[in-house]
Amino acid sequence: MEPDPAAVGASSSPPTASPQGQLQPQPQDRDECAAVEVERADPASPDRCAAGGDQKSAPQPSPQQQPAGEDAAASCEVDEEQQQKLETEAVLEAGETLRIFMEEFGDEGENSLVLSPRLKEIATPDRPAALHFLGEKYNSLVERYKQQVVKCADECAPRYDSLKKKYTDECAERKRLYNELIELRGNIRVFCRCRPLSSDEVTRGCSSVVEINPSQETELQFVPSEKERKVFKFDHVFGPEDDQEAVFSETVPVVRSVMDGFNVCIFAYGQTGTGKTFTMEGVPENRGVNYRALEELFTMSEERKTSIAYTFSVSILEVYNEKIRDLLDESNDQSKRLDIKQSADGTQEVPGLIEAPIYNIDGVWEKLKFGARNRSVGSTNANELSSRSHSLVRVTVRSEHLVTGQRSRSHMWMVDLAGSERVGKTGVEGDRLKESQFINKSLSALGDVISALASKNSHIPYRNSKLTHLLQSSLGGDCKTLMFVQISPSSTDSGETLCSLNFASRVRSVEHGPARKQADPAESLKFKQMSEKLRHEEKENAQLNQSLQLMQLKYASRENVFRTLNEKVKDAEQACKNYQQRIRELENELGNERKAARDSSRSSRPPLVPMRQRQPQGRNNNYPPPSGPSRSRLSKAPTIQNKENLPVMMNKAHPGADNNAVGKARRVSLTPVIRQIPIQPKRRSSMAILPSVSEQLSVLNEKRAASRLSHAHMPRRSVAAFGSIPPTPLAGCGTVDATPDGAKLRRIDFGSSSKFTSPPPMLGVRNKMVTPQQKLGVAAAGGPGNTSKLCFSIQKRVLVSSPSRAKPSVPSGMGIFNQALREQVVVGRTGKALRVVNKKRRQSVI
Ligand SMILES: Nc1ncnc2c1ncn2[C@@H]1O[C@H](COP(=O)(O)OP(=O)(O)OP(=O)(O)O)[C@@H](O)[C@H]1O
Repeated sequence: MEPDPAAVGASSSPPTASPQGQLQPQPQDRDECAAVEVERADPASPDRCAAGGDQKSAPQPSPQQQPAGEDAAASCEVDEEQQQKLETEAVLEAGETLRIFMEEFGDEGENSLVLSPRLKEIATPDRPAALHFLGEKYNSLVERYKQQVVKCADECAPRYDSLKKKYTDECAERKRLYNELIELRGNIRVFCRCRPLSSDEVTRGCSSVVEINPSQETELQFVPSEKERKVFKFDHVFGPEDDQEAVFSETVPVVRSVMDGFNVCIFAYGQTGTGKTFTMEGVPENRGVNYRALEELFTMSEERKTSIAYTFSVSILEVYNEKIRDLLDESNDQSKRLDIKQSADGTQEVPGLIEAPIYNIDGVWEKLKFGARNRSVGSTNANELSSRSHSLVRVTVRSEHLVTGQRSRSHMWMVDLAGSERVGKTGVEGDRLKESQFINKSLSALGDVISALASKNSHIPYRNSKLTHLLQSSLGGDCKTLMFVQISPSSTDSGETLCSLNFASRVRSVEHGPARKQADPAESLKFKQMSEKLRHEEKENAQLNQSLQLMQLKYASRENVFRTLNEKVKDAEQACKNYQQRIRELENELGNERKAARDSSRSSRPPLVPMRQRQPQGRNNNYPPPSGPSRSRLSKAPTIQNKENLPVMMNKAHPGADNNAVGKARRVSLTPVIRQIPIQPKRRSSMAILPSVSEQLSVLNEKRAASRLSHAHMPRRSVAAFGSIPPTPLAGCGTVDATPDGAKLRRIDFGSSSKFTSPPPMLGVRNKMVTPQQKLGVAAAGGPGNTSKLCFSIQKRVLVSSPSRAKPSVPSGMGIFNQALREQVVVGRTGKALRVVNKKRRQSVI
């Protein structure tokens, strides 16, 4: 308990120290102490001490001042002296205690007011001084604490401000994220609003069954009885004390979406008389969501007018007894029938519905008032002005971006549903009853749609009522939907309240996908065409890409082939170089050998045998020795001079021919030296006994006759043997007998060249298969025993030239010594080989 500063201040003089070092109370203090002594009954009370101080004006009369007798006076004096003595001793003793107390107190801490245990020991006369001391101390401490608090507050203020700001920011961020989450989930947002108890309900003594904690703005507790308590969660809960402005402040974000091109739907649902019309329309002095939303749209339009141009129009309609009525129709034509049609972009339209343009907020209010006047309203037990229809206000917002030219068209539906009601409770009959039935039927259809949406059914029964059909895109489409569930707090309505809360919870669980920005239909068409064109171009591009890839593949494969061919050409060139090199080497070797042979022939003696009897080695071939000049030349035994002159002659006869080769060869033939014949690469030679001229002629004649009769084609590659080869078992199979003259044609292979191992088909045996055994038989038949028979083979390749040495072109018929035969055939050159062709038949001839 804080001591009274006034009382403490009354004894403000501090105690003084005696010359002995003891604290002595001041004279004033003494008086006070005397007063305290008077008030000994309550020594702890400073007030009393202070009050005692006031009594010094009426001090107790001392014994000396008493006008009594001397005896009595003497005894009194003694008593007084004794008393004084005792008091002095007590004071002295007390002063010492006080001094100790003060010292201890001071030691215990400057900043503490904890009473020392010594305080109790202080004698009563010293207590005022102790209290005075404590008072002083208290004052100084208070002053010090005050300063510390101010200093602390100064230090903490910025920190507090920043923390406060952080907290506010976090709250805003949390809310934004929550809203984003809701948008992503595509849930319908649900606000719950509870109206206050009406005066009638209060009179009837109804209690509230709803508890709302202001700190828990998303939670509502339904408490129909003491034992029952149910918690409902919504996106926001408004209590009876929340006004229209508070409600709209939470609605604004949804309303603003319509300005960004989103479709929006706000509707109020609940039992009759719970404040749906109050929330949506409001009263003139306290306007509701409809008016405030339009006001917000105009405000935003004004704010954005530099970048976006907005135009607004409004339509108001009602669904009354499952009929749509245009509330802006001034003619109030009841026969006018309005129906719901689905537009090209999938939204629900009411053709013929008036769409009134609005330019300012005054115009809006006029239209809303006009629509509300036309609305069907009736009186029921539950509500004097009960809405007997569902009222729908549709605001169309068109926007055009002034920079990009982007256009959009979006709708905002604001729906005040008719209230659900229990017919018995509302006491309706006649037309009101019929209205109630229609209202309940359409609300039940709404419940079915919500249930189907919540359980993600494939079929949603939108068309079961006009109301659900109109709200199709709002409930399950791509728009932002906000529902106000209106409830009554009254205990008499607890049943209906519970139903409404359950329904709202179900609605809240509906997910209908994220909202989508709406483009202007004209813009949509344009974009559609553009997308079509784009898709077509993409298709073409894909085809072009495909063909390009094919071409690239082809190119790559061709490049590969080209590279391989290049490599092959290089290899071939390399091989050619190697061959040339080898040929050069061989030529050198040959030159050396010839030189050696020439040298040796010079030194050796001439042969004993005449030259004409010796076959020169160079003539070792299949052809008969020529009968021309060369033969006569060889038959002569040339002189040394002639031999020496021969190269010169040859040079004259064949300019460009290898002089050394000709001259040297002839010299070699004259020498007894066995020289090594250099290996001619790819040289072929046919080793066969040549027939005599007469035999050749007879064979050719036979052949000619056979070819005339059989018209048999000669195979291009043929090897045949001429001669009278005796019939073999092969003749039996028709290979030989097939020829008219029974020419016995057999191939006798002397194995001169491995390239000739494959025998060609025989003459006159066209298209006849010959087995290897048969071939062998033929060979056996014409074997060594028949070598006396003249046979020869004329091959396609009869002469093989060295690749390195340029051969003179072989004249036609060269190598065929028979004049008649030579005239009939053509010997051509194919690469390194000569080809013999019959001139008349243009076929290979044997
Ligand atoms: N939040 C509120 N604060 C004050 N009064 C309210 C509130 N809500 C409703 N009321 C009052 O309750 C009465 C009934 O309200 P209202 O007509 O809006 O109910 P309703 O749900 O539209 O009924 P119905 O479905 O029959 O049309 C009105 O007189 C209205 O002023």
